[in-house]
Formats: sequence, structure tokens, C-alpha cells
Amino acid sequence: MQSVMPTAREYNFDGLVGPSHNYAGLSFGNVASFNNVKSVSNPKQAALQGLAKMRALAARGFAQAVMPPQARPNFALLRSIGFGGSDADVIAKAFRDAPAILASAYSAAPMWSANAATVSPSADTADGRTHFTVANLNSKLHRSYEHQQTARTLRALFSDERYFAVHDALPGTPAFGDEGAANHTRLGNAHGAAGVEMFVYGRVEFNPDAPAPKRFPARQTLEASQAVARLHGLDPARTVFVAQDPAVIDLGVFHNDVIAVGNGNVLFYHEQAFYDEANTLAALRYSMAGVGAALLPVRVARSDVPMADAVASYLFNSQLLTKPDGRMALVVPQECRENAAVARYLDELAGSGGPIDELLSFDLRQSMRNGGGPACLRLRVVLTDAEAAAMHQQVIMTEPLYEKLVAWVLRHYRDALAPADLVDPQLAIEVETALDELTKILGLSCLYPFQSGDNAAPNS
Ligand SMILES: N=C(N)NCCC[C@H](NC(=O)CCC(=O)O)C(=O)O
Repeated sequence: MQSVMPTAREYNFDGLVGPSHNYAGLSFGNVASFNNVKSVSNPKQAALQGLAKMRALAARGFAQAVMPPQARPNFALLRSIGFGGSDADVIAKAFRDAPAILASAYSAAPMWSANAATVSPSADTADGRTHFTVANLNSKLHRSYEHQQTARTLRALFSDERYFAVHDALPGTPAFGDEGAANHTRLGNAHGAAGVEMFVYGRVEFNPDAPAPKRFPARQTLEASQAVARLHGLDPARTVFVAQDPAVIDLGVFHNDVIAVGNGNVLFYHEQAFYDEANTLAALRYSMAGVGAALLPVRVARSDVPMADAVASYLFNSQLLTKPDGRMALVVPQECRENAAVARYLDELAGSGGPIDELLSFDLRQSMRNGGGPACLRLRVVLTDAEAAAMHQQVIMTEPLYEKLVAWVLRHYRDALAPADLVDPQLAIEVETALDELTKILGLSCLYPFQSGDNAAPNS
């Protein structure tokens, strides 16, 4: 007997780049972040590049929404470590004594919304609700405090508890290092059907013999992934935990979404993505058979794309999107067209008669220089029609919203931000003014603690 499956669509929630986007080199292990340290950023261009991608994908009929940026600088963080006085005093003292920490408090990293949370659609969970676990991002100071505002934002967007459950971040300790959807892939048939959830980890806290990188940190632990699966009420038969190859973490693959992407029954991945490729595929095949799906691996050999090219071009940090005709489009950063090996590979892929028959390339240079490609910039949320109707509607990308957001960016954003500009107290005022206005555009009152006069709250 065939059960009736609700129609569901994958919404991509792109992080809107905030007005303080800058290059502070805060992410050891992320090659682009390190290489561009202390260069001058262009927040206006960064935001416009991100919006152009959202607009183009929405215009193509993909379900697209926007995640607002976070308030910056994080005065509560700065005050909690001994910088006191007026806001301007706090900024001046932090800039003088601890410029890297001021930069951390100013980071626009929430733009990479793939790291905001792990999301399990209602078709996979025990209670039939969509579950979100906010990522603690505790591997890096500048990302470790994002979770407080992320929880607040997700609860504002998905407030109807009949449909949605938003879990707070896991305890912020190394055993539970959690980077959200960047290390999570869902495979199956249709979006609305039960699927297999694959969690990829880089380290096991309580097994000193487990593979682990030597040079760069592994940000995701097995223990964290298991906790998320438990919180979401996932069926163990449809949940697969997989070790990332630690050797590639040491080459700059700091998240699994830098080396693999899945959609539907397709897993597009580099042969060095997993510690044990054969067993990973076998486990996925076995689990997927349980939901009547057959894995379709699209494996990229190192002879076609060496790891250095994969990391430099961000080929795998692409979005793999199902088109109305059931074929798939790969959304890649422009750098993929500029890398000879990758460009050659992609042309062959699109013409190969396989599931991916279209390439869409975007200029996301501002984000890329911080190690964030198309996939980093979006959080995937599969929603049934009823769930989509229950979420906050004013964040869904439409042409009028796009136009309003572009005008807002042009009004408020700077086109150059150098490390020394972070000492300018005016920047903090500009950011607050911009975000206050944004909440009106998006119909999200009291999204930020500063809007309730609470700049001292830990999540301010
Ligand atoms: N792969 C995914 N899903 N996300 C990419 C996140 C990039 C981010 N970069 C930064 O945080 C750079 C900050 C700086 O250097 O200023 C990070 O390393 O966490």
C-alpha cells in the first residue's frame, strides 16, 4: 500500500551579510581566512553579491529565504572580559589591548548560515515536527557566541511549536564541538519522503585511537552529532555517522561541505572526503534501501581534481538543487570557472548524461575570501506546504523584498572596511541603525536584544 506523502520543498535560508563584514583571519584551519587576513573588505559588495544569488535562485523557482545578520559588535563579550566604560570606551580599549578580540566581537560570520543549525525535516523525526539544533560553533571565539542570537532568530522564524522544535546549542565544550548543517547531509528520494541523515565528524572525544587531524583542528565531534540525532528523534536505521578523512582536514577541509554535497539520492564528493570511502558508501546504500532509495554517487577522482584545486575553487561547497524536471543544477562559485582543472571537470560533468545537467556560477568573492562559498551561505530547511505556511513569511525572497534589501544595503553599508576602521565608534552606531531598520523590513520586531534596551545581555 502506498502512503500519502505530503509535498515538501527545500527552502534555502541564506545568511544576509552584515555591515561589519571584515577579514580578520580568525579561522585557523580555514585557508582562505588565513590568506586574506587584514585585507580591506567591502561589506556593501559582499551583501549585494549574496542578495544577487538569492534573487537569481528565487527567480528560477527555487524556494529561497533570508536569515538576518546579528548585532555587532558583541558588547557583552567585550564587557565580560574587562573592557568597561561607555560603548566608545569599550571599543577603544579593546582595539588598543586586544584587536583580535575586537575583530571577533565584530565578526559577520553568521552570514555562513550552513553553520547556524542542523535541521531534520518532519519526515525524519519521531514526533513529526521539523527539528533544529542550534550549532555551538565552539571551536572559534568569533563564532562561539553566535548561537544565542541564532536560537532567538530561529524561534522568531519558526515559532509555531505544533510544527517546529528549536533546540538550544549543545554544551559549549570540546566534547560537543558542533558546526551544524555543514557536516550533515540528507539523502533519499523526494524531499517530503523519509530520508537518511548522514552526520560527518572529524574527531571522537572519547576514543583517543580514532582518526584525528594533526595540524588543523577538527571542529565536529561524533559525540555532538550523536546528540543532535537523539534530540531530533531520528530513527537509528536511517542515521549514518561517518568519519571525515583527517588528512584532508589538515589540507584545509574544515567542514564536510567543503568536500561533499548531497541532494536527493545523489552524493557528489571527492574520493578523499571520507576516512573509509567503501564503508561509507555501503552504510549509506544499506540505510537508503530501507526508504526505497538507491544511492547515486558522483565521485570525483584526485586525478581529475587534485585536493588543492578542490579547496582553492570550493567546487564541493556548491549547492545541488533539484529542478522542476527532476534534474539537478550545481550552484558553484565563480572561482570554479577560473580553475582550469575544475572548469574542465565541470564541463564534462554537465554533459555526461548524469543527474547534474546544469551549472550556475556566482560571484561571491567577498565571502569566498573568508572561506565561504555558495553552500556555506545557506541553511537548508525542507518544509511541507503546511509548515511553510506556518513559518514567518516576510523572510521569503521575492522581487520586492530583494529591491528593498538592496536599497537598505546601499543606504547603510560601507564599501571599505580595514582592520583599523573597527576602532571607529561610529561603525557600531551604523550597524545598530541598519539592523533596527532591517527588522521593520522583515517584520521581525524585537529580534535583537538592543531593541529591548538590553545591550548587556549575553546575547547582545
Ligand atoms: N563551510 C561552511 N559551511 N562555512 C564556512 C565558514 C567560514 C568561516 N570563516 C570565518 O569565520 C572567517 C573569519 C575571518 O577570518 O574573519 C569559518 O571558518 O567558520
